Formats: sequence, structure tokens, C-alpha cells
Amino acid sequence: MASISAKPQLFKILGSNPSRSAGARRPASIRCSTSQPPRPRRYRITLLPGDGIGPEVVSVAKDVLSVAGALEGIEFSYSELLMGGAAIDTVGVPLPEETLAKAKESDAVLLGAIGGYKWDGNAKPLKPETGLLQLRAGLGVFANLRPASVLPQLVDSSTLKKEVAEGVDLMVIRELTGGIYFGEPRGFGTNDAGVDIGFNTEVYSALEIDRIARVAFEVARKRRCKLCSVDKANVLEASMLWRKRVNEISSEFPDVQLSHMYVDNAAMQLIRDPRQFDTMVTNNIFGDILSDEASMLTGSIGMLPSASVSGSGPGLFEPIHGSAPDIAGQDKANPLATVLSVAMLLRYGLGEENAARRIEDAVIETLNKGFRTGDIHSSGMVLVGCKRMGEEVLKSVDSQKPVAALG
Ligand SMILES: NC(=O)C1=CN([C@@H]2O[C@H](COP(=O)(O)OP(=O)(O)OC[C@H]3O[C@@H](n4cnc5c(N)ncnc54)[C@H](O)[C@@H]3O)[C@@H](O)[C@H]2O)C=CC1
Ligand SMILES: CC(C)CC(=O)C(=O)O
Ligand SMILES: [Mg+2]
Repeated sequence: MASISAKPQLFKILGSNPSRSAGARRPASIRCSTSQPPRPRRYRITLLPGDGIGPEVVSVAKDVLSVAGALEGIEFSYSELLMGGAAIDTVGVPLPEETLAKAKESDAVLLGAIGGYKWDGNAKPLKPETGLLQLRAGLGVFANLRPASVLPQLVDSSTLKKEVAEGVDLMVIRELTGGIYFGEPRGFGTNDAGVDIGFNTEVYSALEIDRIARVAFEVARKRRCKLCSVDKANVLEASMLWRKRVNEISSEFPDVQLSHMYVDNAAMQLIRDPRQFDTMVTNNIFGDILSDEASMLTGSIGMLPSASVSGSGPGLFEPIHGSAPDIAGQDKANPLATVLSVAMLLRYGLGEENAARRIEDAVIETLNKGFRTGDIHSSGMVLVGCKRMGEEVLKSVDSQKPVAALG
């Protein structure tokens, strides 16, 4: 099925600011302008459930996407494809050619998670994680947006004191297709003394830094105009170039206040005083680590969504967590990170702000009703599993009136 939507360009993708547009609905002039029902918008979604809790959370998120979309006159067609350990077991590689080809043809890609104990000992080309890196590189999605907001409903789930955690609203922009996860040379060998070594290389080109810096400045501009670039420029040459280029690009954004911080300090400051941060930009590995750390400000890694975009072609949307093999298959996973990832898919991938907001509103309503999975549970709340949490979110989406009917 062909999509009738134009692919949003990056400037348009970044033009929407979820934290600033709370409660926003389509303007009345658009809502009531025609007596004919609008033609449904149709999008092709690639689903990559993956491994562990991936299929559990993707199943919930898919249902939420379909229902929220239907309320906004959007139709989806889904192609479910193999990825990660599931693909290794079935066809022998972690990212089958067909999966990447179909993903590229679609309007957006939703990934659950990949990996697990079963494949931990595999050689690098046959690791699920290698497939994930190939997917990100294959789609060219270099800009990974990882928002972390402490919701008032979950402030007591944070391991930090309430007075430290409350009000946190930050966005980590992680460079996703460069740096040490991709750098050459890498491998195993022996040193001059004949001792085994393993090595990787952190490489960044000025072009890679410039493009992620521009995305970060644009995002910061739509938020509180504060950007903190995180690096290790006191030690690493790649970080020295990073800092130089970010300073250079900052001249294009004089309205954005830029600061720099070493990554070790940033890790500490995130716990000491997280509200000092608004938008953070950093390299692949530091962003991976700092966003997991930021997730605990919000109560659980099970709450954090992400969007990976390039400005052309389909975006990749996934929770920031992994396949959680320790709880897989037990209906214990929190599906909200994936549900919020489909909200990001609608907003940043398809430009469907109203449907995105419906989903975010439904998540808030579900939390307001007291439903909690184990990772965010606290006394007095209703403990539910992954499926039930999904059903409750669906009820909240369903209970919303179509936008066309809103006064
Ligand atoms: N994007 C991806 O697909 C990623 C895959 N991985 C892979 O996942 C596997 C497990 O990695 P870990 O380091 O254990 O990280 P993880 O994120 O899978 O789990 C860390 C901890 O958080 C919990 N957790 C994670 N997601 C949760 C959710 N939705 N609800 C409730 N609890 C949740 C887990 O139970 C576990 O205790 C590995 O094979 C790793 O390589 C890790 C990170 C990202
Ligand atoms: C395979 C890893 C790079 C995945 C991960 O930890 C992440 O993207 O957050
Ligand atoms: Mg990670």
C-alpha cells in the first residue's frame, strides 16, 4: 500500500515540541473546515519485535498505534520481519537482507529489542547486537532522540529524592551511526609481549559531528534554548574535534546557550542536579550510557522511548531498554517505553501530532488511574502485567473522542 504522506524533512520533524505542546489539538479551523470525512492517511509500518520482551511490548504498542490512528483517520499496514536472535535462529544472520529492504521501503520502523543469553557467545557477525548496528547504519538514522521526563505520577518511583527528581525534563541527543561502535580498526590480537588484546576505535569526522550538532541545536531551540555538549575532550582526540566542531556550529545558533561538560562530570551531575540540563548532545557510547542513567531519574528504563531519524527515509523507533531476558516471557515487562515510542513514531516519523498526543494523554490517564507494572510499582498502586497495562492504555485511548468531534 502506498503512503500518501510526504516524508517530513528534518526541520519539520524537529518543529514539534512535545513538552511545549501539552494538550494541543488540531486548530478548530482545520477541525471543522469540511463536511466530508477526510481521506484516511495510510502508512506502512515495519515491525521488528526481536527477542526477549521485544515481542511482548511491540504487540501492545502496535494495538495502541492502530486504535489511536483510527481515531485520527489514519490506517496502518504492518509487515512483521525477523531481526536479532530470532533471525539468527531462523535464517542464520541477525539482519536478513529482506528485513532491511522492507524497512527501507516503509514509512517507519518499530523495533522491540534484540539480544539474549543464548547468543552472547556468538562471533561478532552473528550477534543480535551486530544486526541492530547494521539496521541503524542501513537506515542512516544518525540522530537518536531520547527524552527523559519525570512525570509527577512517577516521582516516587525514582530512586532519587523527590526534591531532586521532580520537574526533570531533558532530551539526550545521541549520535547513533558513528563513534566506537562502528570505528575501524577493531578486533582481537596480541601485543608485543604476546598477551591477548581486544581493541576498538573511536572515530568521528567533522561531517558527522556537524550534522548531529545541528540537530541538537534545532532541538534545543524548540525547548529551553540550552544545549550541553558532553565529551571527553581532555583525553580523546575524537572528543577534541567534537568540541571544536560543536563550537563552530554554535555560531549558526546564537540564541542557544551552549555549554560543554566532560562525560564523567555529566554522569555525576545527572544525579546531583538533573534539572540543570535541558538538551544534551553526545557521541554514540556516552549517549548510550547517559540515557540509561537518565532513565532512572524517571523511575524506570521501562518508561523511556526513543526516535532515530535522518531527515530522509523512514525513522527507527524503539524503547531505550534491551530485551530484558531476566523477565522475558513472564508478562512482567513495562510496555510504556514502546507505547511512547509509537507516539514518537507518529510525531517525528509521520508528522501526526494529534495521534501522538492521544497516546501520550492515554499513558498519563492510565498512570493517573494507578496502574503500574512491577518496575514502577509503589504502595497503593494497582500492580499489573504487560498485557493488562496495554489493555488499560487502550481503554484510555478509546475513551477519547475523535478530534473531529471535540468542541
Ligand atoms: N536496543 C536493543 O535492542 C538493546 C538490546 N540490548 C540487549 O538486551 C540484552 C539484555 O541487556 P541488559 O544489559 O540486561 O539491559 P536491559 O535493558 O535488557 O535490562 C536491564 C534491566 O532493566 C530491566 N528492564 C528493561 N526493560 C524493562 C521493561 N520494559 N520493563 C521492566 N523492566 C525492564 C530488565 O529486567 C533488567 O533488570 C542484551 O543481550 C543486550 O545486548 C541492550 C540494550 C538495548
Ligand atoms: C547494542 C547496543 C548498542 C544497544 C544499546 O544499548 C542501545 O542502543 O541503547
Ligand atoms: Mg543502551
